[in-house]
Amino acid sequence: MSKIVVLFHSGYGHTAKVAEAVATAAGAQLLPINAEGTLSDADWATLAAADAIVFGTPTYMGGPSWQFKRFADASSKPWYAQAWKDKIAAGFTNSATLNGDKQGTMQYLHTLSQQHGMIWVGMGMKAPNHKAATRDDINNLGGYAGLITQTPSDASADEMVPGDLATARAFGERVKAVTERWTR
Ligand SMILES: Cc1cc2nc3c(=O)[nH]c(=O)nc-3n(C[C@H](O)[C@H](O)[C@H](O)COP(=O)(O)O)c2cc1C
Repeated sequence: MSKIVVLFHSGYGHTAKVAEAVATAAGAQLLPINAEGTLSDADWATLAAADAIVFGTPTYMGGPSWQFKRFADASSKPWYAQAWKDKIAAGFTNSATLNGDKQGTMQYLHTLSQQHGMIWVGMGMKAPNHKAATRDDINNLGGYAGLITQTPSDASADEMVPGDLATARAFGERVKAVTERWTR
């Protein structure tokens, strides 16, 4: 069976909800980056053993959180040996506004994966673009490079948009299917 890890940081719990939805659908292990932006040796070993790593972070000031970036900088150690080369990679980010410059974060996650020589998996699903579209449609925010979700700044983590969580599950299923094809 493929081993998929959802590696994420969440400052206030919203991105964690998305991570849980992706991981549940993908049959993945959840691996949170802590508030100091560090991982244990056992966590690094989990990443080393993974067939696929899904990167998740909130968008803060148009990019990943500093805790995620601290993890990314620390990943220069496996980068040095190209230890993650040919693992599957994918990414997701959550922010407060519909756009919120999430694309900057997504581009960063993609670049990180390419520095590691990983195989990037995008959404692989169309987005509704007609007048009847609602926020509860699958991929309503129209991410193609990766999963983007949104929660208003005054919404709790338990008030995530149901359509975004459904989109996260569909994305998790896709990562799982692609990883199984890649590893069989
Ligand atoms: C320091 C900081 C910077 C933020 N920058 C952005 C931003 O650039 N764009 C945006 O739409 N929301 C921004 N937000 C809102 C967060 O993305 C949003 O509250 C998100 O749900 C937080 O996810 P979390 O609960 O997983 O930490 C920012 C929030 C903080 C705390």
